[in-house]
Amino acid sequence: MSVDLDHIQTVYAEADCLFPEAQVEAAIDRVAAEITEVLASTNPLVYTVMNGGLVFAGKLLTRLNFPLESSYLHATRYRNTTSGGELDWKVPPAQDMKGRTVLIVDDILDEGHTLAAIVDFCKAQGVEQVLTAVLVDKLHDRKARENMKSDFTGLDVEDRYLFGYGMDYQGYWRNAPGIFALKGA
Ligand SMILES: O=P(O)(O)OC[C@H]1O[C@H](OP(=O)(O)OP(=O)(O)O)[C@H](O)[C@@H]1O
Ligand code: HPA
Repeated sequence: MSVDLDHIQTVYAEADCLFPEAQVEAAIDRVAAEITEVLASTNPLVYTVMNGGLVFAGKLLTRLNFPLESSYLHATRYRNTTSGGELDWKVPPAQDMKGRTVLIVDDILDEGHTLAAIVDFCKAQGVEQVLTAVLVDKLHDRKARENMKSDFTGLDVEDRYLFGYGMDYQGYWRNAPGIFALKGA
């Protein structure tokens, strides 16, 4: 599929910046401190959810100054569109997690189907405990499970379509240096 790069540029130019880089980095500092407090002595296995979790995980991991193992899984539900469908496990977790403390790191808790399925998968593998960390939690009442929250949350964000810091618009702007909301969405 060909991409209209003029449209991609216009989307960025017209978007609202909800959280500039400095605010996002401060939130990551705080989340790293909270995770350190809870997990520093647990020898955790930290799973990044590709693709969206890449930027948050990269920034988070260098702030976690204790022994941990890092791996990744790839699950997608949006496939470069702005509304979610069935979860597609492109790369399931490869490392044995039985008996381990597992931390799942992703960019966004939106409706929560992605994180719920990953958490269920980890529990079925017999983990000791599974915790979740997201950069943003989108505030609305469409969560997959009632009162669903991640264990560690960077920023609460209004109910608009977001991009930046790992989150994409049609596969673009994961690299945007802040949390942006689409104009009119
Ligand atoms: O809470 P949910 O409504 O399930 O949505 C959150 C998920 O959606 C995005 O992934 P996406 O399927 O877009 O794949 P990507 O990571 O490759 O962008 C995001 O990275 C989360 O994993
Ligand atoms: O608002 C969003 N932006 C980008 N990716 C997403 N995946 C779920 N919600 C979003």
